[in-house]
Amino acid sequence: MKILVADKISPTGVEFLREQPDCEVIEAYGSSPEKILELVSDVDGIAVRSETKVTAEVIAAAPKLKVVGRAGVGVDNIDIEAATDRGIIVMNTPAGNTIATAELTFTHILAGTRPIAQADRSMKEGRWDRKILTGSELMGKTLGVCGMGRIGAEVSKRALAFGMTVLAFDPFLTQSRAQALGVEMVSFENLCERADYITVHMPLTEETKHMIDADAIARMKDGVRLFNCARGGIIEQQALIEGLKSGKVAAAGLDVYEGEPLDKDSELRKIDSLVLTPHLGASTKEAQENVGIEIAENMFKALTGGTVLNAINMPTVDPRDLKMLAPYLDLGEKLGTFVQQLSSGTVEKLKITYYGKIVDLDALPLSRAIQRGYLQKISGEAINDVNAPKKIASLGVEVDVIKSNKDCGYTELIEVEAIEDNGKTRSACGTLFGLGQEPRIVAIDGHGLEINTSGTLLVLKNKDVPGIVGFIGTSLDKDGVNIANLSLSRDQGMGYAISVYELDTAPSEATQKAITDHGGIEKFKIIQL
Ligand SMILES: NC(=O)C1=CN([C@@H]2O[C@H](COP(=O)(O)OP(=O)(O)OC[C@H]3O[C@@H](n4cnc5c(N)ncnc54)[C@H](O)[C@@H]3O)[C@@H](O)[C@H]2O)C=CC1
Ligand SMILES: O=C(O)C(=O)COP(=O)(O)O
Repeated sequence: MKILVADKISPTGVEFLREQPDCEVIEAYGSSPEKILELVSDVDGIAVRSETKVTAEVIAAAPKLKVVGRAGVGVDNIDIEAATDRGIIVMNTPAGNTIATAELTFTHILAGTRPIAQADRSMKEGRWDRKILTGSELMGKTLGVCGMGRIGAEVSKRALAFGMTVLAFDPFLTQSRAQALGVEMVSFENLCERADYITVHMPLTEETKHMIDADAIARMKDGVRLFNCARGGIIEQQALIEGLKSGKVAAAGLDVYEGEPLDKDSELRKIDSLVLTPHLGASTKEAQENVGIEIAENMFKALTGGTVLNAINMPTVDPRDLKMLAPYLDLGEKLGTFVQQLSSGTVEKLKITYYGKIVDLDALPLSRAIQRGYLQKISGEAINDVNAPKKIASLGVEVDVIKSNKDCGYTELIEVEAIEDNGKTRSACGTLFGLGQEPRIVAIDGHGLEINTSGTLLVLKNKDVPGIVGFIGTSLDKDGVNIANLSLSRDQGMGYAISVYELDTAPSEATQKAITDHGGIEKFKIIQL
């Protein structure tokens, strides 16, 4: 296995990777985009911070790539769409640098309150500017926090300790969480109107880009103070420059920029009431140890088939849950493959229903396993849990997942239905049997049977008349095909039966034709599990 460490991550993390058997590590900090394209040609993993851009071009140049690990939070430097299409896991370390970034933000808030940076500059220039370097106090002021996630919450705790009132704008924040934090939930407009200080802690998205623009600033109090230690572009740079120049914004602090590194000649560098740091939020010894070690360990786990933690493009499963889920994942994958091979028409919808004990488990990984199984035989590309939902959607197949409280007659049951555009539905139900948790298919198209979930299956719908089983047995015998098991389900009212023969090998074309031609056999399918 080969891992490219493209940005500077903690030496302890790099060392961890080096110590693993058969793990080659290439450290290439500060490489040009062209060099990165060369270096990724045979790597299984790439570890980055915010500097290296893992673009669609980089992903295309890395045919063996399986994991991109971000030692930090923001993944805006990684083309997640392109990675997901290729089934490449993108993972980050969501919590390792929270405190470091919250503390830097608070340092900025303090530096925007007491002119520390300006005083230092003046002292170094030989002056003693006691009169012009007057600040203000945080006590009794109102802080508006946009984005009350991990960092926003830590910043709020510190603000409350300083005697500030905290307003929160975050559409995903619950009232109970706001109450627990001791903050007041408000609209963005209300926050702009009431806050003396505003700090942003959200990802850069279409919604958050330029959220604080000239209009928002105009709505704010005169002398407002603004801070961005999240992502460049949440506060519109030009609007901030104008606000600071006019005095509407009394002070500001930035750690992140619309283009990084910040242009040497940027106007931002010339404004005295603006304190700048070069994207240092996560740059503490502690945070770098946290995220560097965590990403190295998690990348290694993912690359060696272990639990995938903190993936952006697939669900993370708690290792304890994974142990419980493992037999269901196998069953789910088989049911998906089975139903896809059973259906003949164009499938419009895949309906997955969980019954019994499974209802209490995390269904996301299981539903992905079923979709992966469904695609196994129809998609030429490598399908895994990362790209299965996207691939299935691109085929125009809608996926419906239902957790049902109906009694299904089993302790647990998974039903997978493929609904075709001709109105027909093909389905299979599966469960686990016995102490060994053996997977079994227990119904096909609503007919109860019991079949194993591996090998070659001959599935027949035939007239319920004498001689069919004998005919199949003789035909297979002539072909040298051994029958390992047989399961039958009769529907006397309708006069037909469903039968499934578990075979040791697949029958020849000639035998298949003979079966098709038999007048008593309505339909037959060879299914490979
Ligand atoms: N300066 C630096 O070195 C660092 C910067 N960061 C950046 O800080 C930001 C926040 O990080 P965390 O708190 O760890 O993330 P988080 O995911 O815990 O919190 C983000 C919060 O933003 C909220 N949010 C999303 N869209 C929103 C919208 N349209 N309006 C209002 N709120 C919205 C979410 O509900 C969530 O609560 C990220 O952009 C991250 O990349 C993180 C670490 C270091
Ligand atoms: O974790 C984040 O989102 C950061 O912005 C930190 O970036 P860095 O790892 O210091 O380049």
